[in-house]
Amino acid sequence: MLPSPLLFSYLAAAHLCSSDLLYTYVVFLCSLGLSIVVYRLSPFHPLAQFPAPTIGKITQLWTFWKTLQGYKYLYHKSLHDRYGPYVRIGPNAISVIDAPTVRETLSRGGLEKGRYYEAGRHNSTPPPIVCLSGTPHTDKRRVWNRAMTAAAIKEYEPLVAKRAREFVAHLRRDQHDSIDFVAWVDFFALDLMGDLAFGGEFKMMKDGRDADGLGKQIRWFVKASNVVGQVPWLISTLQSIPGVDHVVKNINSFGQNLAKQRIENVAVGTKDLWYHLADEAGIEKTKPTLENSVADGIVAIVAASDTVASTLCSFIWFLLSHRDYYDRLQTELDSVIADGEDPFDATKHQGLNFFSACLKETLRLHPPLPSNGTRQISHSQPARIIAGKLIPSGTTVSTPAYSLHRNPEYFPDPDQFWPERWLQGNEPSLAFLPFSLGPADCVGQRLAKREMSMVLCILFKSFHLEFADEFNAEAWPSGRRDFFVLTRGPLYVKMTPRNVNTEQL
Ligand code: HEM
Repeated sequence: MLPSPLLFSYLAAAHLCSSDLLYTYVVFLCSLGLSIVVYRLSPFHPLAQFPAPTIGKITQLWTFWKTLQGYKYLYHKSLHDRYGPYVRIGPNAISVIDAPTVRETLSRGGLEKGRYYEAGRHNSTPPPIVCLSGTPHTDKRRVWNRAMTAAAIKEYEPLVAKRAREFVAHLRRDQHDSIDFVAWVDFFALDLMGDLAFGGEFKMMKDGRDADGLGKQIRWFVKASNVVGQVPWLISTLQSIPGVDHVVKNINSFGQNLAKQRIENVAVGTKDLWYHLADEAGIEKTKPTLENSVADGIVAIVAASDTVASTLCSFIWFLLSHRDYYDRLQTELDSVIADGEDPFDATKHQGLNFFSACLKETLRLHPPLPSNGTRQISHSQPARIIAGKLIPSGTTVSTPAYSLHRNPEYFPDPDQFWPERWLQGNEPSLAFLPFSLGPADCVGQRLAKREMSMVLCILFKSFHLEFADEFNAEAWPSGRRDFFVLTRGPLYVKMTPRNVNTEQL
């Protein structure tokens, strides 16, 4: 675009003075900008068929602003409420909450990850699984799939149980009338992923604090990647800003040190997550390099800690806000797992139907990734017809779980916490996608569900929970922000040990 005015200026230089030149240049840029705006607003634009707010047709900047504030999920929901299941949210971007189209977009044969994901990768490190698509993604996913089979997760259970017991023991020791559940759940989730991914001890529960500021660094990194991902053409420029560079390198060298400790301190053949990610069994034709395994180990911590912690906090908030459901859940739990029995017994957990309904309803209303990542038809690919709509090349497609899960077409009374909707035998599963779908869905969902069941069961067996006095529970959801993973403010809870002999659990 710019060579034209430069050329024009050069040719005109002989005849025009500098103020004329400047004027000519400004006029050129204004007419160029105006013609782009007119084209984007016109019925000739390939996305003109989709309803949109005027600002969305013209620029991506408004979404960028909402992303920066952490309100993207609410903004997109308001657009869907106004315009329906298909909305043009940027000049070359649409958002869809029509379940068949969402499924077709995400499923195998649908669209690939877009340029958005490049923001999560720095050129000083090998790309982790989240930043890959196509064959490199398939190769990496094979390794991850092995780490997440039922048999592999069975091997992780003793570590999960150990940390869940420690979590409860700390809460019991520190029990008082007001404990910040969010902080403790964060410590638990990070400690556990440190064990699983690097055989490491973050010791956050032991110290009662995040001494290295790891949680903060992770959140900063995810937030920055999410914001930068909105403007893919700026990714390499923004990544070269010294502060950004610093955080990525810090996290990476932290991972390198943990990997070294894992290799030195953990017995060969111990089947933790690292064992699979580093392919210690030697199954792959080409063994991943240490840097590659470190990158995936870091992703494991990032992907698994905040998502699980966010769900656990929302679960507690919903149950404490609905005492009738709380009592029903407690009754079910006490009848399925009698006092003194193993609270982690997977066979017994299968009989916890109401508990499972409450967990699904929590993930429906507060999906930890409310906007999900995006998919894209790259400029080099031809246009695609998806669910009968022509989607031109270059288009980015969002499938936001938060708006999809509150689409009244699939979920009657969508804003209501109503676990019974999952008990009626007609699960509205078509539109329930907290773990996404298809070849790049959440590879860790089986682990997440097992971990959450284990820790919640021991928690409810051990304590009677209420909101702390004077805690403004109603305001808690409004403190959540969409920085790719939902962040949350403190959740003050009063925990009273129950009469059961929980010391033995
Ligand atoms: C409640 C907990 C969790 C939720 C709701 C969740 C949700 C998701 C979603 C929606 C995606 C797709 C993101 C996208 O398309 O942009 C994803 C991807 C992923 N998740 Fe999870 N997740 C959870 C826990 C976990 C756990 C425990 C792990 C274990 C390490 C994990 C590892 C991953 C990885 C590695 C990916 C990338 C997969 C790929 O690109 O093939 N997640 N997760």
